[in-house]
Amino acid sequence: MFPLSMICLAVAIFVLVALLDPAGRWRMRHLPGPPALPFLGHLPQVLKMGTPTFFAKCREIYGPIFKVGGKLLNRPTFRGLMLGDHKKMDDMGLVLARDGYWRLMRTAWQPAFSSASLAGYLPRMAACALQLADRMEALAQVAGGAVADGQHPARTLSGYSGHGTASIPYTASSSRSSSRVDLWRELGSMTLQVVGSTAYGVDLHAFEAMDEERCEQAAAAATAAGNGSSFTTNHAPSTAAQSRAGAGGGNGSEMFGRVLVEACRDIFKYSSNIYGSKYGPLSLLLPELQYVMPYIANALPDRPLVKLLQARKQLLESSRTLVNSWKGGGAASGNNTSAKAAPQSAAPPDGDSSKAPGIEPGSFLGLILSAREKSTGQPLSDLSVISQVQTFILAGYETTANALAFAVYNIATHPEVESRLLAEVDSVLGRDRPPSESDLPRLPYTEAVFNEAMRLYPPAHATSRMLASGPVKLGAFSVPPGTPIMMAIHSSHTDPRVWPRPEEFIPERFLPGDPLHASVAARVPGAHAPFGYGVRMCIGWKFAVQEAKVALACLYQRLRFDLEPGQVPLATSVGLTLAPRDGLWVRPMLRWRP
Ligand code: HEM
Repeated sequence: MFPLSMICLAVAIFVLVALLDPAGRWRMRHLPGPPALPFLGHLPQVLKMGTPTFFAKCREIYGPIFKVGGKLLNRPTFRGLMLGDHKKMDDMGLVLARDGYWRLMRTAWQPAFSSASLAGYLPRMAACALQLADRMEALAQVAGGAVADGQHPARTLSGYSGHGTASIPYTASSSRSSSRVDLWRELGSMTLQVVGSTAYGVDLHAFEAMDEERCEQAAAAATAAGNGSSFTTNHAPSTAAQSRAGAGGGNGSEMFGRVLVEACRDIFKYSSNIYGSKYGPLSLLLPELQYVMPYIANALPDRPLVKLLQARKQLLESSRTLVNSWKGGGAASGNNTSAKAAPQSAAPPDGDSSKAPGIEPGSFLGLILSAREKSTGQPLSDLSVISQVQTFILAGYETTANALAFAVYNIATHPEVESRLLAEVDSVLGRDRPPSESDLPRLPYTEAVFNEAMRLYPPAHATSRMLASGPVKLGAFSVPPGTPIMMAIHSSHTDPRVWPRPEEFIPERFLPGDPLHASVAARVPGAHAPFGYGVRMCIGWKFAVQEAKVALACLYQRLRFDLEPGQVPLATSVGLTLAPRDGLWVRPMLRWRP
């Protein structure tokens, strides 16, 4: 028997070696990089300035290739806290799938993003964008907006959305301030509506869900202030929605939408560095405990983790409902209007067989359910199908909403950009015609604005790979196999060695023919990579660009947005995505007298 002191000494040496990671340091000794503290690595810098800024600083000092402490790299934080089905689903969804299974999934997803499919989605995307434009127009009218003679009667958005809750105004105060709106959240509702209708053929009622929640919050605030007694104040929205959905209260499809909308929002919120669980940074600090940390966290969850787990459960159940509804051919979860998918056999609309086949809008599930394991010919497991449903919802929601919010922010702070954008939208679409397929190539400046916004504010600010084999030459450096590699998208988007005037918002740099375009595009292919790079590049990138162009065109055709004071520069937060920290508060202004 070893004496206890020997065992303690052995454990201490093991922990020390694990924490100091001398082998890893030795293998990477030839790479430049900031000195790392023995136990903390670079965590203090990252917590202080945020990962994108920290990487940009490293790039300034050490050049485009640098090493950072292993604790920052490829160490799952919130995902790493999941157990059971949630963990399995994370690993099975297309974003994190690996090897042969990833290839199978990527192939299964592909037809949903073919040109033919995208063309089919266009009217639905336009319908969602017009819904948002209508809402913003109503708000502009509430405040008088650009309508100088004030001839429009005030309307509340909750009344407008048909919920019969018109007694609660859209925001607490009246007159001019009643037109303030967090456009980021509105855009988030729009992108969820788009996912619901294009992928699943379901109206998620995302706008109504948001209005209803605001009403509840306003009522709760009023109750707390002592001037309202009919509302409770102590339940979180998701719990409230959940209990009413379970009790069968309200319209079934609206409740389904609301639960799903809140779940998605909470997943992003409670995975952020600001609102997230303290177990997140702790897992970064102690990656050596990655196998036990999820058990500790789940046994002793803090409030943000409880909220995150609740939201994940809701999303899982909503995804399962969608799958069951599709399998049953019913419309249990909403007004599922889509035809059954005929994914593999759908003929291209113009009969050109060289084009990838398209799928019917709303039939993403049919596509996934028709996928077969190559070796066995078996369909995917239920959990695998549900993972793809969840992945499409999450991947299609916040990234695009953030990118659009950043675009609106930059347009509002650059009048010359706004003028050129409005001129393009007016000349192509006029005042009220939504964009059609043939209009999209005629909106190059609109696309350039979106691209430039994603250059300065890439919603996915970094992506990573694991070097399976090697060594691989990266610039002047040889990198050994097994090394996790991170592509610091934000940092490379602002590298002055690549981008002239990197900090300035100049959409023209994305217009072929412009001198700024030539200086980058010809010299550094792939310099602009908001959707990543290579075989694992974002599968939804064309979907997102189309959706964004349609949204910007539909909004700016009728409106402009004045930024509320105190938002320049815009505060951002980093979690699963780079997002506006406190939303994007604007006043919608009508462009035309109705
Ligand atoms: C502006 C919006 C979006 C941005 C900025 C964005 C960005 C990204 C990035 C950076 C990656 C990682 C790529 C890499 O590692 O090289 C990615 C992957 C992915 N994105 Fe997007 N994305 C957006 C919209 C969408 C949409 C609308 C969908 C629709 C479902 C989607 C689905 C996915 C999926 C499934 C993957 C994983 C692909 C794979 O690993 O094979 N994304 N996205």
